Amino acid sequence: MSKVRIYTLAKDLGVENAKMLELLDGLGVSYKSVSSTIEEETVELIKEMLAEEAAQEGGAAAPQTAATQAATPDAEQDAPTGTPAAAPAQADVSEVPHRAPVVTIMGHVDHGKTSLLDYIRKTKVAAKEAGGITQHVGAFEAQTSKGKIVFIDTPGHEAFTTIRARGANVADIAIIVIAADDSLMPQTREAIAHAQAANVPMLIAINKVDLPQADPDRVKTDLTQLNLVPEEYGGDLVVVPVSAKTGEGVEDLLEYISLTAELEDLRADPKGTFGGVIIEGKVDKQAGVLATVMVQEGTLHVSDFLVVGESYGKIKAMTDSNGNRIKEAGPSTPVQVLGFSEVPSSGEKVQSARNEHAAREIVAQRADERRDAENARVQRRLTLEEMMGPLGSVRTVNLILRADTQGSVEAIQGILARKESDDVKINVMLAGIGAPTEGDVLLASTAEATILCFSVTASGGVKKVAEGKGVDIKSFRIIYELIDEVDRLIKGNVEPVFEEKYLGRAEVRMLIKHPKSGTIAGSYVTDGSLKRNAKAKVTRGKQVVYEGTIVGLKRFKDDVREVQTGYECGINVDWNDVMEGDIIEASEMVEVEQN
Ligand SMILES: Nc1nc2c(ncn2[C@@H]2O[C@H](COP(=O)(O)OP(=O)(O)OP(=O)(O)O)[C@@H](O)[C@H]2O)c(=O)[nH]1
Repeated sequence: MSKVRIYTLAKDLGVENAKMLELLDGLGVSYKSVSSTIEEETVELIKEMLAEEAAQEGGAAAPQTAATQAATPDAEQDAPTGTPAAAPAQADVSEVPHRAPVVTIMGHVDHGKTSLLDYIRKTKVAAKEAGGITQHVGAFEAQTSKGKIVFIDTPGHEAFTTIRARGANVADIAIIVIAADDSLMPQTREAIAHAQAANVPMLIAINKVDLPQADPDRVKTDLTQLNLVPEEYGGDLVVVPVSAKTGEGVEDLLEYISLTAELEDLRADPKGTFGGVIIEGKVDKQAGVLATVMVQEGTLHVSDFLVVGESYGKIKAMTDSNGNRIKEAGPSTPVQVLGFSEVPSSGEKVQSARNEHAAREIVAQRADERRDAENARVQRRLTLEEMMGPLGSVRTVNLILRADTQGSVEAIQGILARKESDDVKINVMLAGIGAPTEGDVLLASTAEATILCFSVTASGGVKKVAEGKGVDIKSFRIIYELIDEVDRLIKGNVEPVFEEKYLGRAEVRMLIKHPKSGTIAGSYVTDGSLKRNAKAKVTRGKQVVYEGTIVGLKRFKDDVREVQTGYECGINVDWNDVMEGDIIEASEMVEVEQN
C-alpha cells in the first residue's frame, strides 16, 4: 500500500472526513484538503488511534459505530450517558441533524450550466408521478449515492445578476462551470467573485471535456492567475473535468459536492423556528401568485402564515420540486407555495407567523421601520466623518452604491471590504437598491463621492443634476468591471511614490561650443543608456560637480530621445562648465506600484 487519499481512508474506515482531519491535525500531519494523500505510516497511526478510541469507549468497535452514523447522517444521536466530560454546548450542536447541501451552478454564458443541471436532473431525479406537472420552480432535489443534493436551477443569463446574487446567498456550495474550450471569461470571474464574496466554498467543473479542442490544463493555469490554485498544482481548489454531454465526471462532481458538504457540517433543526428564502416568485394565470421558498430552518406546513417584506400570506397549497403535493417541508427543501397576495422577490427572507394577526403585526412594524429610516435619511445632517470618511491620515474613497438586488449590493460590499488597506478606507456612504436619485447626487457632491451603479442606470434628469454638480455616476453590468473602477479610484487616492532609477552613464570626450545651446559634451555611452529629459549628475573624479537635466541629446546632427551603450552622442546638460573626462550619469524618477 502506498499513499492514500484522506477521503478514501475515511470511507474505508467508516469515519467522517471531519473526524479524519481532526486526527491528522492531532498528529501534526499537513494536508490541503480531504483529497490530499497521506503516507502509509500515517494510515497505520490513524488505525491505531481509532482502535484505541474504540477500546476506551467500552469495547464496541468504533469504526463500525462511525459507519452506522455515516450511513444515517440525519439520525439524531443519543445523548451521551455517563460522560460528564462531554461539553453540553457541543452535545447540543451534534444533536441538530445534518441537512442536504444547496448548490448553485454559475459560470459564463454557454459554458454549459443548463446542460449540466439537465444531465443531473435527468439522471438523478426520480421519475415523476403520472399526472404531475413539470414546471420550472428554480430548484430541484437530486438523489445521489451520497444522499440528497439540492440544486438552484439557474436559468439563462438574462437574469444573471439577480440569480447569481441569489444563488450565492442561498447556496452552501458554488460550482463554477468553465468550458474547456473557452477557459476563463468575464462572467466566470464575476461568478468566482460572487462565490468569494459570499464566502461559499467553490468547486470548479471544467465542462465540455469531450470536445477535441478541450484544453483543461489551460483552464487550470488560467485559474492560478486568479490565485486559485488547483489541488494538482499544490493548491486546495477542487477541479473536476466533466462533460454535460456524455456524463463523464458528473459522478465525481457529485461526490466532491458531498465531501465538501460533509466538511461544512451543514445542520438545521426541523423542529426549530422556520426561516427561509424566496428562490423565485411569479404569477400563474390560473393558480395566482406562486413562490418557490427554500426552507433553511424549521419546517413549513400547509396553512402556516408567511411574511415576506411587507406582505404576508397563508399557505393554501405546497408542492415539492417534482410537482407532488406535500403537507410539510423540512430544511434544505425547495417548495412551491400558493398563497401570497403579492409576488415576492427572489432573495427575500421568509418568516412564519402563528396566525394572521401576528403576521399583520410584523408587516405593520416593518412598514413603520422603513418609514422611520426614510425620514431619518432625509432629515439627518451628515457628520464630518460621514462626509470626509474616517478622520486621520488615512485616505478615503467615498462611494455611493446602487444595485438591482440586495444580493448584488451585499456581494459588492463584500468584495469592497477586502480592498481596504491601512492607507485607504472605502467609505460606502449609502448602498441601496434601484437607480440613483437626485438625493444621492447631492450627497455625492457634498462628500466628493463617486456613484457606482450595478445593473441599474440613472434617469436622464438625475444624470443632468450630476453633470451640473460635477458628480461622476458610473454604471456597470459586470461586477469585476465595477471593482476595477474602484481599484482605479483607490489608486487615484494614494499619494504616488517615486523612486530614482539609474539609466546609464557616459564619459565626456570632447567639448563643443554651440552659439545658442552653450556647451555640448561630446560623449561616449559606457553603460546603460541616456535619455532626453532624464536627470543628469556630473561627476569629476569622486566629486559630484553638477546636478541638472539632459535638455538636449544628439547623434550627429539629429535630435534623439535615447542613446545606448557603445555609441557617441552630444549631451546638453544646460551647464557650460562641463569638462573633458567628466562622467554624466543619467537617471529618471519612476512611480512605484503600490498595492
Ligand atoms: N460538446 C459539449 N457541448 C456542451 C456541453 N455542455 C454544454 N454543451 C453545449 O454548449 C452550449 C451551451 O450550453 P448551455 O447549457 O445552454 O450553456 P449555459 O451556460 O447554460 O448558457 P446560458 O444559459 O445561455 O448562460 C449548448 O449548445 C450545449 O449543447 C458538453 O459537455 N459538451
